[in-house]
Amino acid sequence: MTAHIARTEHLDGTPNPAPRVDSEVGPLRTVLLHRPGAELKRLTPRNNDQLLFDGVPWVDRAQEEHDAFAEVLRGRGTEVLLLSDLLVAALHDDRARIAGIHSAVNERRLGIDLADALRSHLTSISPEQLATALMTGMTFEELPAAEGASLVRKMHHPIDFAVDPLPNLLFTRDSSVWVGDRVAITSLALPARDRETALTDLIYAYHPRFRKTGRAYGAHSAPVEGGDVLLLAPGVLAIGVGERTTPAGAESFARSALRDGLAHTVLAVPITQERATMHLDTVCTMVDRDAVVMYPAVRDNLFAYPVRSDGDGGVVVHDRTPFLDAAAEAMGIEKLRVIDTGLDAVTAEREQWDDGNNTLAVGPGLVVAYERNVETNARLEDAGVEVLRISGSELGSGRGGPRCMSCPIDRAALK
Ligand SMILES: NC(=[NH2+])NCCC[C@H](N)C(=O)O
Repeated sequence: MTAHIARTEHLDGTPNPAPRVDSEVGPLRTVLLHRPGAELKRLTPRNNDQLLFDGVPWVDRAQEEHDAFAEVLRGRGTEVLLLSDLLVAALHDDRARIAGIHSAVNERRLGIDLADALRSHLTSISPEQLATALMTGMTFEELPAAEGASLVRKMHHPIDFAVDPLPNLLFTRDSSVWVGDRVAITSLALPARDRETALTDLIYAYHPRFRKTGRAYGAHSAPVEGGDVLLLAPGVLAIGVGERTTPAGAESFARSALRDGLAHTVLAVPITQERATMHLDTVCTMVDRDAVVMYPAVRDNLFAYPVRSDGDGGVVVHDRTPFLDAAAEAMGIEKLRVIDTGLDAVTAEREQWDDGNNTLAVGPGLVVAYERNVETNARLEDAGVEVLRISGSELGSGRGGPRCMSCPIDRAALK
């Protein structure tokens, strides 16, 4: 099946002036990706755990894999926006430069003198150079030469980070979420990803294409990560609560979405607090209007607290209900079809760890998945889902799949 992406460009090809996302599987018109760059070359066995990677990727191959991923999407008519391009464009606005530099210069780490020297250096360089510094980070030996002695510079190892690299920018899913015609800038839970929020925020605030985009959910509220947010159907959100998104984050997001009329039901879904299931989309993603691919080990113990508006600016939290039942009811369908990963417990666990559940729908019944998850992909095809396979041998070392590596900006409405 070839998903025809009904583009809403103007005749001159300018982008859709009113992008929106109301589902997980509507034909994907525009998506935000980040092609991994030199920030991945900062990973070493000494820091990969702290930087949330399970290995040290071969960067050139990871870039080839990512280029292939982007081409698969373009081949189905999806417009691919690259984060680095948007960041450079946004940084032509002095307000964006100020915000980006403010987020990167840490006086507590550098001391006042070195911080001032770094700030003036970053202020003096081009948008392209500044974007590189903000994404790749800077070591102490890469800091600009400064007059006078600096105890801080002398006492740090030259390859210590003066500005941390952001290797997890690759996972654009987590730092912003489109709900309807608004974008939520999330609040990432772990220090290694904290600064991604600031970069994502300045892109949406200052890039000409997004200046008019409304905001959902107050930025910098309690932690919510996009990997935990699924748009099950127009007006129906599921938010995983586990290793990253907290109950307070889920409540804040739910209140915002209900208040703004972006949802009528939000399902708060408790998930095990561990790295293998760090986000809801590591165990469950939608592959069709009424179908999910799900890790069988969680299927029977996945519950949800339905949250709805009380009609008076507050919310009503309903009793805990099996997730599949609560989702079907909120979506107004008889039931959700569940496609399991893997044939047996070991295969299922292996393929879940390798992001077999983390599919990206390009359209209803058409998904991108890692080729390595052979059994899960076969079961998807047995269930009538077309699978576009991509390599993830190096990309996967960051513990993320096609859904993690993508942030839909515009999906056509489901007919
Ligand atoms: N939506 C997702 N499942 N994102 C995966 C993010 C992986 C990243 N290394 C982290 O630990 O945060």
